[in-house]
Amino acid sequence: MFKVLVSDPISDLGIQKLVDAEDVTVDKKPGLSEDELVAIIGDYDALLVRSQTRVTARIMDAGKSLKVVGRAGVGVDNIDLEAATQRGIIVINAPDGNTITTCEHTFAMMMAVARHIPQAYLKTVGGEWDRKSFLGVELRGKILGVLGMGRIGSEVAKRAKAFGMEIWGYDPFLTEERAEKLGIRMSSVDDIVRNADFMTVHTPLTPETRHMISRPQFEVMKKGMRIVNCARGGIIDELALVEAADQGIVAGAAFDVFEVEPPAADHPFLNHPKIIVTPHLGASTVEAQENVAIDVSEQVLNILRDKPFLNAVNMPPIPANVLNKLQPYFGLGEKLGSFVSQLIEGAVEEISVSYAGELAEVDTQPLTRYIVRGVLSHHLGAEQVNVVNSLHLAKGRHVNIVVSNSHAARDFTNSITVVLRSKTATRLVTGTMLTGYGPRIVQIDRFTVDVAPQGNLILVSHNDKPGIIGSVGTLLGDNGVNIAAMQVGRELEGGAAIMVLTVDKGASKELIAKLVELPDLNKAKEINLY
Ligand SMILES: NC(=O)C1=CN([C@@H]2O[C@H](COP(=O)(O)OP(=O)(O)OC[C@H]3O[C@@H](n4cnc5c(N)ncnc54)[C@H](O)[C@@H]3O)[C@@H](O)[C@H]2O)C=CC1
Ligand SMILES: O=C(O)C(=O)COP(=O)(O)O
Repeated sequence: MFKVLVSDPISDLGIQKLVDAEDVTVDKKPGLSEDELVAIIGDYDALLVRSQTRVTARIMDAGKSLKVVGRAGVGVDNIDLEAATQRGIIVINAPDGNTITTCEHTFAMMMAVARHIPQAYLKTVGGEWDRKSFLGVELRGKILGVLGMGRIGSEVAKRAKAFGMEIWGYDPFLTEERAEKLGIRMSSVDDIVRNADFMTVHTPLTPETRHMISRPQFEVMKKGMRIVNCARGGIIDELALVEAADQGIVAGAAFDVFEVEPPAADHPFLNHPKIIVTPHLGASTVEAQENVAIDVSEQVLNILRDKPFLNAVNMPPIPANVLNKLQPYFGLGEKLGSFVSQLIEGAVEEISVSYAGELAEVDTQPLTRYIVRGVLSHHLGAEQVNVVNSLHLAKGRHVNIVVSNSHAARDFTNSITVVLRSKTATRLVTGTMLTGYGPRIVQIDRFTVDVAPQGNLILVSHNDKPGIIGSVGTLLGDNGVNIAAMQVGRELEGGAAIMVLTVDKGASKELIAKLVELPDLNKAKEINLY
């Protein structure tokens, strides 16, 4: 039974799928301190959070069974990603579910700051009928600078056009083509700051975006600028903004996010006549909360059940078309890695993977992660190694990983060859997906075979002599080990050969030792492929 802890307020409806899952129990405990989380996290396989819970290295160290941290939202700056990667904990987010909601909040804030709505509201409910203090401005005809043209920034740009605004966008990944399609002008931070009437930021908080709008930008800013931040506190330097507002450079600002949340009671934004605030409400709609909770729950379930998953933050994203192509090979890749790692003697120094045929046409890095996981988990334990940390762990152990592609697959439409090298040995295995038959091992070292990579296998190397198959079968049978399938591979008649036996239950060490004593039998090795 998997245990999931929900430590922030997350939509009940959204996590219903997790609650209903027969192999999962869900505990909801919002508002725990770091110490309280450290005390209980050891019981859990998954942790679901929003932006309040700070998922620290200490919490992850205590989370001995923790496989995944699911963020029901976009920003993962509250999660120590480096620590998660090192510990093989997958971090996923729900990047699409709150885009429109946050975009709409940005508009609510932009309109509110343009028309002084919160300030006017306060006076009106306080009994004053003050119409002259709140002269606003129109959005129509104004230049809106959008810093960060990702999901939310692009939606803001689309809607701003309907208000008759001229949009200038800046994003290091914005192409002329996309800008043209969106009907916006490609710009720079400097141009936006000098020319825009409104400015809104939609970037993540990174070392590069931290204080990207600070004193030097306020010094050259167009007088009367109105600024919205519904992205992350710290993108705009808070103190510099207050100065600029006091100097009349900034006419108004609307902030949903703060450098420290919640802000201290004496934070200069609170009670500033030109600055309006909301308590990080950008994603807080019924719809968005349901969306992100559904998305994150589905992926957490996939991870717990060891199925392919989307939206991992601490490993490179896999485009859907690539995932569709690679997904059928993940199991085979891992089994090949595991198989060959059970053959090799000595510490593995190099894992060399060759992809052939249709596999050579896509980015196979995600598949390589599964293969390396298969290789390493035999020694490090399946619990320790997963697709997030497998490459990282290999590097830490100075295992060199070499990947090559060849467009022509010898006899198959696709194949994966994994070669392991140690100081004293080199071992090879090749596998393929046979249409209609599934995964197959088709080569072991220099021998051609046809073996389903599953269950208990016994690999025997022997001299190709009459009677040897019978004597192996008799010995196993006498010891109660039933043979489900057998494959023999040989180079030349009477030469070196191998035998791969699929047996219904594992053979004991003693039995394997007895096998080796049979005449003309050189080596026998049990291989477990579960
Ligand atoms: N207030 C709230 O409740 C919410 C806040 N957010 C925040 O909004 C922000 C944007 O979210 P999305 O649009 O979903 O993310 P996204 O990843 O789709 O877009 C971010 C964009 O910022 C761009 N960018 C990165 N560095 C930049 C730089 N130095 N200058 C200009 N652009 C840069 C990226 O290229 C990317 O296109 C994130 O910080 C997210 O955490 C998201 C949802 C709710
Ligand atoms: O998704 C994001 O990045 C957000 O900032 C939303 O945060 P929240 O889930 O509302 O705490």
